[in-house]
Amino acid sequence: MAASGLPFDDIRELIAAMPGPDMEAANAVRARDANLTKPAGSLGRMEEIAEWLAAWQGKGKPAVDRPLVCVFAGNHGVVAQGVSAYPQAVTRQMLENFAAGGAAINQICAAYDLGFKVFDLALDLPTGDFTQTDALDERACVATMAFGMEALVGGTDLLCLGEMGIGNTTSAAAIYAALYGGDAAHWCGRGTGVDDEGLKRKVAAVEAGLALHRAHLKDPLEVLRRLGGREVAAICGAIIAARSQRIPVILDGYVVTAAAAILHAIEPSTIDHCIAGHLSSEGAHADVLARLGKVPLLALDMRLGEGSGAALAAGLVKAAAAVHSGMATFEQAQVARKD
Ligand SMILES: O=C(O)c1ccc[n+]([C@@H]2O[C@H](COP(=O)([O-])O)[C@@H](O)[C@H]2O)c1
Ligand SMILES: Cc1cc2nc[nH]c2cc1C
Repeated sequence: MAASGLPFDDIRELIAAMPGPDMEAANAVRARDANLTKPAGSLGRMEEIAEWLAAWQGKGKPAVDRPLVCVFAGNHGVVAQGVSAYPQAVTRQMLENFAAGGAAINQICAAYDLGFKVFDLALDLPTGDFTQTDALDERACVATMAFGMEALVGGTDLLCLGEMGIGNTTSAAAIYAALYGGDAAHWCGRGTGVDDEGLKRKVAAVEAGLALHRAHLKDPLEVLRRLGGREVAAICGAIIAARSQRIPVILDGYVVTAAAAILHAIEPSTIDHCIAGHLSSEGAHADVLARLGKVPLLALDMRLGEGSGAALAAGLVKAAAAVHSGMATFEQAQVARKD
């Protein structure tokens, strides 16, 4: 923490210092792509992905050799309002399942050869219930963002972000309602599968949170600490650190995108190195992605979380890098060019 300022000011300084895209690298990919043995443009968005990788890796030859899925887990005070279909204990139980290799994300990582790390963010210390108080104080919020930054220390060349936290779709809904306005009900989906009564409690919790914190919601970092969770704060940190270390990022679903939305609200270009892995069937994910200017790679009617949509998209991103770097040119393969 700089001696000069408040913790949140340090975050704003980091954001202001983020590097931009390497256009030379992106142009090198575009030039090589024009010589590969395929009709121009025939690989569609796969071509864009190769350019995007190059621009944010800062390499004319993009490569995905060490892809990593990071799942951040936190617990939420707002579950006291009866907003989830599952008990809070499931957050820890699923971490044990991740460690044992029994979750969906374990199998996706195995299928696509992705590294996998899980971070327990003080699970025994749920955030404050945002209908009654702040979810986090400023120090805890910044410390958790810093923890998310540190998560990348082992190194990776493609980061998939995921989360686990019973109750966190209510927190995400509150964040979106604070950032974008509109009815609380628009931002609330069924999460893990709440019934009609549970959905009503969820909408009421978001409305209560907005009413309580209304005077402080102009600053996106205040939205994060008052309504967010530890996993969302850590994901904000990981997105920032990835940018500084030239690591492209794949976002997962409704909850991970809430972290991206916070950063986008501070400065839209902050998430230029991020792509949307998939369109979640939760709540208003399509609306959020449209506001962020992101077109999801996949739309599989998934709403699992735990990084599953990002990890599935990583398979495509890996393929895009391999296709670009491994294909022969017209000259090499002695294939005739277009007349
Ligand atoms: O990422 C999504 O789009 C998503 C949509 C619905 C549920 N989830 C997962 O389900 C949990 C939160 O659901 P809930 O109902 O407890 O708020 C949390 O562990 C998330 O990973 C995730
Ligand atoms: C079983 C279960 C698995 C999950 N993975 C991500 N969120 C989850 C929520 C539940 C309830």
